[in-house]
Amino acid sequence: MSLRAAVFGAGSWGTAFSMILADAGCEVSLWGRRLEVVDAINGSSCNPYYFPGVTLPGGIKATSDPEEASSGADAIFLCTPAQTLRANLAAWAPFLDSKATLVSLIKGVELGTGKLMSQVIAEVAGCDPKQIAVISGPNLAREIVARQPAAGVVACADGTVAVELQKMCHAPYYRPYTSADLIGCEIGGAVKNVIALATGIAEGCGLGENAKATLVTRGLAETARLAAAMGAESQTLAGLAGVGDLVATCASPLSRNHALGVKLGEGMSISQAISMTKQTAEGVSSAKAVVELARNRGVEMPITAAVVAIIEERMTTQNAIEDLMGRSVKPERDDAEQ
Ligand SMILES: NC(=O)c1ccc[n+]([C@@H]2O[C@H](COP(=O)([O-])OP(=O)(O)OC[C@H]3O[C@@H](n4cnc5c(N)ncnc54)[C@H](O)[C@@H]3O)[C@@H](O)[C@H]2O)c1
Ligand SMILES: O=P(O)(O)OC[C@H](O)CO
Repeated sequence: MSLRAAVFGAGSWGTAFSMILADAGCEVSLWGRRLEVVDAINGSSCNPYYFPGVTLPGGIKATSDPEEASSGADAIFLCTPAQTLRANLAAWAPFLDSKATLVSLIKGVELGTGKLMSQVIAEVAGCDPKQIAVISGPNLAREIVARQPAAGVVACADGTVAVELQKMCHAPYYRPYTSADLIGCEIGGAVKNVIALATGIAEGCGLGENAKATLVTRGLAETARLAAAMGAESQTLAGLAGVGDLVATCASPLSRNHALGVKLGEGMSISQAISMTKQTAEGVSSAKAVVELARNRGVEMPITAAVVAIIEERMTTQNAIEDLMGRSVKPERDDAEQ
């Protein structure tokens, strides 16, 4: 008997992940907020708002009713923008099966609280931490719906649950690995969006590969510092949900964060750049939350802080570059002797 998956959020990643689950043999119920999206998916097996021309596999049924979406689901995959998860989940909670695993597909940190998505889920749904999981990795949705090979990480404190989820999303073109490190996966996923903004800004300013590679590498160093301070395993940041996702997002023109950064680097204001970005660029709202998380733990994150200063228009991109380059010199490794 095939397993049942509910996906909440019919944007680009919710739609693409539904495709993975259906291709892996699951029966998928896809909740969408907008009726026109739901009707289009059910009527034409296509989500024309995100992937015109892409035919979705059979086995995906869309609905705007959260109760219908979650009914009988073995796992519920959450895929809304990060800042809306708390309110949405509070509204859905009464309908969710208490035995289902809740899986975050979201890459962001909650503003104001500094909570990771798994922590928001634990607070709002009040479920056992072993029923909460995270999936992350270098997964640009447009490449996934083209069924190009990709891999990801399924993180859950309960190894058996992680393996069950791994089976649910193991498709011919999607290779999931298991992990127990939710914090490492979530910090990797949230901070790479901010570093992708930074490399986009550098590109938009006309800087070359040396500058971008430096931002990626030092961006990884500051991500790893924060992750370690929060109790993550260092190996996770060297894996798919760390360096893997960072490289894909910083290099690809398909990344919304990268593309928005390019616009900022070209001189557009943040409001202009946001108004031209139709989809979610999580780095914009999560950057400030990441800086606060880091400050509370005494972790230095100069690139992330510079991105926040540019977003808040406290600093020009030129001033930010000068500031980063003018920092006092130090050993490359945090643990090195002075
Ligand atoms: N697109 C990708 O390649 C990709 C890959 C991996 C992870 N992610 C992550 O997935 C999450 C969702 O991103 P996406 O790419 O699907 O974004 P998207 O902009 O394509 O879609 C967002 C969806 O959320 C809905 N939405 C917006 N505001 C809402 C609200 N207040 N309540 C409920 N629904 C709301 C939109 O209607 C849309 O269906 C993000 O955290 C992103 O970082 C995206
Ligand atoms: O388009 P972005 O910048 O949200 O990135 C998409 C995915 O997170 C890449 O793994």
